[in-house]
Amino acid sequence: MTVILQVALDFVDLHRAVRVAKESVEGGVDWLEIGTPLIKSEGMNAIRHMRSLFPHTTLVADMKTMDAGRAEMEMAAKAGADIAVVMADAQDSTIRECIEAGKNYGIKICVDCIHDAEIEERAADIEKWGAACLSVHTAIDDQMRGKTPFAVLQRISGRVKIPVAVAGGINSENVVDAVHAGASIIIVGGSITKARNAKAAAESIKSAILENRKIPTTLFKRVAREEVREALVKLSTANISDGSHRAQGITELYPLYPDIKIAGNAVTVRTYPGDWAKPVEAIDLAKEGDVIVIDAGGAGPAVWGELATHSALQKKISGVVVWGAVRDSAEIRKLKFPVFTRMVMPSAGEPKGFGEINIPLSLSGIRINPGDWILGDDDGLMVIPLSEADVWVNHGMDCLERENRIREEIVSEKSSLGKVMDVLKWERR
Ligand SMILES: O=C([C@H](O)CO)[C@H](O)[C@H](O)COP(=O)(O)O
Repeated sequence: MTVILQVALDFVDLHRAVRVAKESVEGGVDWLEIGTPLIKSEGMNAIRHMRSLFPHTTLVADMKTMDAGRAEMEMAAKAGADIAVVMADAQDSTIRECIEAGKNYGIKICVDCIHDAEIEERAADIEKWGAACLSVHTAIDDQMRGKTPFAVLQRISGRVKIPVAVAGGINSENVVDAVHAGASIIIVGGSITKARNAKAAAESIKSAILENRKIPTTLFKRVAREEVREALVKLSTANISDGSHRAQGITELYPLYPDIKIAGNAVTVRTYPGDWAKPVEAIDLAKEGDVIVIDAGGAGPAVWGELATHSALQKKISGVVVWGAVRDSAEIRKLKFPVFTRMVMPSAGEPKGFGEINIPLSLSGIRINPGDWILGDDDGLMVIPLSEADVWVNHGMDCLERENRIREEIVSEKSSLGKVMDVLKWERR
């Protein structure tokens, strides 16, 4: 079976899409997809432009048509597409109109099952109407929740004779699974478009297909809940904030030393200024990898010091966050134990035992529930709700990957952020 590799150029700026298209073709990509974001941003001119640059390459227009099939297919065909995409969720009449228009204008029609609960029943009809391919697709928004296309792909591929495409988080590691599950058209977006070197990324995915082997990658993978920690340590607090619609972090707390990194689940403590009993008891309750978050009223005396730090290190606790004061800062720094605090001072208080452990806290207006993920670095502290951790982390990974590519474009083209991102064009009108 010949397997086609198609890169989805999911950019909003044509100049960036063109560069990745060139790199991808050099890397062995067979088909170029003018992605939906590019079509929305640049219209049919994106297809025209790509056609002029790549006269002999198959161009797929990811129109994601939901209605007015005839008109949209005509536009795509006349702009230079070879294949255009209609949604399986569209009305039967729309899909059939697309297919008929495709015949009239000489293009093929691919039907995208990004969301169609009845696709297994409808697949045979779609094939009978004359679709050229059926695409099993996990939406980017669903990928963030750890979903993949493989189970549906497996079920659909046995039901039709037309080629089955797959899209949704395909990378050099899982592409072999996609081929084994029956896909003969592999649609890859982020793993190529966000790669620092798109040519090398395309080559790697192509090799994985041709050599039928998994090529490990650390990026372009979406995590499930149990893999959150592994991914979180790769991220910065800025990635998490960007990925979660610019969520705010805890303010007014500072790292005790630079190049700090803290990541773990919160064990929360409420105590009173200087009362270090509950903080110390929390160390014994905490598990390996946890972060102790102490609300000591924002004032001194200190509730944490060197001996508490030694105890926390014995338990392999990831760090401590103190809305209050700490002391013995030089020793803590030497021990490289991550501490965020509001104040540093020499005086400690008494262990009186007021307060509670593992109750919800609110620090600088940010709520922290026991078990929530805490990520801290030189920029500050982010609190990631436990129930949404996979989504926040996956969005954060997406931001990290995008930034890697943008940095590469700025540096290699001796360009600027303004130019690469076309900031002027995207200023709010
Ligand atoms: O079609 C796509 C999506 O709906 C945005 O338009 C993507 O091209 C497709 O999901 C492939 O991208 P990755 O999931 O990043 O590989």
